[in-house]
Amino acid sequence: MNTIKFPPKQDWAQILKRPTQSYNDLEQSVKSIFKDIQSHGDKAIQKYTEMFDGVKISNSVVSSNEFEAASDLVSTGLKEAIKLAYNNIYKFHEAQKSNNLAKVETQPGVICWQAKKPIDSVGLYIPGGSAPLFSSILMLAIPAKIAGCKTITLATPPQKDGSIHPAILYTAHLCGIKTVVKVGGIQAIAGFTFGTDSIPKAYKIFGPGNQYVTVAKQVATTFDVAIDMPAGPSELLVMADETAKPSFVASDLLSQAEHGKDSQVILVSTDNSFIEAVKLEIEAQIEVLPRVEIAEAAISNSKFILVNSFNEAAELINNYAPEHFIVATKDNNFFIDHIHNAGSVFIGDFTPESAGDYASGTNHTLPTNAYAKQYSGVNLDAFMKTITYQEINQTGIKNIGVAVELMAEAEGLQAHKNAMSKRLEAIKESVKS
Ligand SMILES: NC(=O)c1ccc[n+]([C@@H]2O[C@H](COP(=O)([O-])OP(=O)(O)OC[C@H]3O[C@@H](n4cnc5c(N)ncnc54)[C@H](O)[C@@H]3O)[C@@H](O)[C@H]2O)c1
Ligand SMILES: N[C@H](CO)Cc1c[nH]c[nH+]1
Ligand SMILES: [Zn+2]
Repeated sequence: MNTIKFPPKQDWAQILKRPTQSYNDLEQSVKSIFKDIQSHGDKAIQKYTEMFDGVKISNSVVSSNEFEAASDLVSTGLKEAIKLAYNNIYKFHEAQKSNNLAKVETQPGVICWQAKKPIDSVGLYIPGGSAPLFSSILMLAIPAKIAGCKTITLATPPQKDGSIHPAILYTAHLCGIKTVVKVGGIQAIAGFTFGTDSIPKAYKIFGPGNQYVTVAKQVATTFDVAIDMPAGPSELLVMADETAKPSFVASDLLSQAEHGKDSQVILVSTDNSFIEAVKLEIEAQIEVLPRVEIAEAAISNSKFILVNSFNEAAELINNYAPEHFIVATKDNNFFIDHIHNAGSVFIGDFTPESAGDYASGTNHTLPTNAYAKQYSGVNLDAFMKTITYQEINQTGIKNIGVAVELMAEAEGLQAHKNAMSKRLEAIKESVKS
């Protein structure tokens, strides 16, 4: 756990490199699995489920009996916790309904407006390789339902005995999801991409996952499918100074380190003794974690960076573009103003990142691997398309007709011009008669 002093810019890419395999590393193997599933559907999916999840499954669709049995296996306390989270996530996403869709009369007689329509068929991927992330169902199914998506299919990897973790089935049922398939990884994303006998084709695929899932989603976009964003191995950057509490910061860093060996956590600070205090706390706290081995591997990918000023910190953080950004300093507003590349921001000593992972209301499906530079996390709009409308009357044609004719002619597109000229002539004729 060495501390790096604010490095020169030319070293940032190397120092801040994510420990995951890249698109190029996995592209060929992912594409060959896609090809097989495109040709052989469920049969090929079964083969890859056996290969990667070590279980043979002949019918991957979860039955109503399985849904019912799962509910009895979830404790009342956990059900109540999931309902609390459900309500907060519902409240936050419902508030995202946009009412800024007024009709605009751009010129007299020319009316333009927009309306949002749900995406008909969506595929939701719920990770289940190393932990059953039932919280991700709330993050995806709630906005999909609010948006009004008709076909919502959930895919998640089976456990070794071929079952799905009861909390996943309970949460799916709570969210009103009827179709759950026991398929994970690349094979699930390929199933959504092409559609099979048991998996409806999705127009857009959502959800986090490991590096295989993330690259598979990127490959899916080379077919006719959209994705939310690349949401791969979890990452967290904490900016803290001497006013923060080392034990809190260490617990936050470990909370994301325990996700996977390819997770990455970073501490940036203006205070070297604070960094040392956090390191001691990490050593003490990591020992007793059940996932100590995973967390240790992730911590070994992680960085402690000493900067001279908040300005240096802001420049470095915007360059790294973390999935999650916690700020605990004497001037958090400086960072709220200056950080423009981050998936989700957590402010102050009492806003742990786990709050957003589960229950505060914000969405935890967020861009990783510096994609926060160009992508947003999942929100209500991600499940909708915006259609534009226009209606023009004869006054409107008179107002914009000649401009359209001139522009069409200048582009050399005579048929475009004709479509307008015919209307203008008809208006002239009707005035004459
Ligand atoms: N960015 C986000 O918003 C976000 C949110 C939640 C979780 N996450 C991340 O999601 C990830 C979940 O990963 P996970 O592994 O636990 O579950 P997962 O469901 O994403 O992946 C498990 C699947 O990977 C496939 N797989 C495993 N090894 C393979 C191999 N060698 N070749 C091909 N396929 C293989 C298997 O089919 C398996 O079912 C973690 O990295 C976590 O950090 C990210
Ligand atoms: N931190 C993850 C997003 O990177 C989300 C999650 C789910 N469960 C726990 N955490
Ligand atoms: Zn998490």
